[in-house]
Amino acid sequence: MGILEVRDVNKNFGGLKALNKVELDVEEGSVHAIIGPNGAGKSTFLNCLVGLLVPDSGEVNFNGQSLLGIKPHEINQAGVSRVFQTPEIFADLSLIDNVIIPTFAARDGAFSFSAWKRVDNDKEVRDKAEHMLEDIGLIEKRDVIAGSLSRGDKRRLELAMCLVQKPKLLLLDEPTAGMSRADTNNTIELLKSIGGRGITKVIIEHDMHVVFSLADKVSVMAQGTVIAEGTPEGIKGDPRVQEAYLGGAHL
Ligand SMILES: Nc1ncnc2c1ncn2[C@@H]1O[C@H](COP(=O)(O)OP(=O)(O)OP(=O)(O)O)[C@@H](O)[C@H]1O
Repeated sequence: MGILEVRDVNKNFGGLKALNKVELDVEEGSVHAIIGPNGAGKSTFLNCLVGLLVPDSGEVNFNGQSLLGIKPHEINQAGVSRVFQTPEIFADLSLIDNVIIPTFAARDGAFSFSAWKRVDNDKEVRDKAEHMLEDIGLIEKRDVIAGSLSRGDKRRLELAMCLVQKPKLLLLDEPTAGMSRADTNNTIELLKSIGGRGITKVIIEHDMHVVFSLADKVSVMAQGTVIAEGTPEGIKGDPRVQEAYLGGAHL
């Protein structure tokens, strides 16, 4: 069943067609990668899914509900969570506090810093946040200040902050960008390990090692349009895809 259905989505920036009749179906529980050369429209597309941009026309349906015209935090509450290219964490706070904030927001619909006093006495929220840090392998650093973490651990922390909200759909924008090979492989294993939680994942990724390790299905974008779709093996030899990646360079 399609948890995310995108129909004929268009987005122009002035005279530039950043998205041109984009169609996409993401199956529930799958890992769906979106690849394509620089400037293909991948980030624009992701921004349209989370409400940071509004398409000029088209339909975006998630879990049977239209996402168009809905504010980013409402889309988040509907079960769509996004991990950014640059980890969005509270650099001056400890890891546990970083996870407490979204845990609290997921339960109560919002978090304001004046809520700290209540959080202090809120065992349920603290326990949930601690379990999340355990799950993600960061519990030993619970009191470390987040800004001092390695890039890989910051990414891990951001993932924890998303997962604690129990998303149905997780959008990952180049989850391994700028990582060492070792951190990339750790992230692949981490993303595989959260596959069993019934979370559908859409991944934008340039690193084909990541795509081939994780994806069930791949959509290839070029010049704002989905030009090919299939299994990782299927799209590998597709001449349209080779062409899109700079005139026939091999994937
Ligand atoms: N806010 C904006 N205003 C004007 N043009 C934009 C804006 N955002 C993106 N674009 C243009 O839209 C096109 C698609 O950009 P987008 O960032 O979505 O591509 P991308 O596939 O994510 O690229 P990359 O892989 O390099 O991140 C590009 O030509 C880009 O310059």
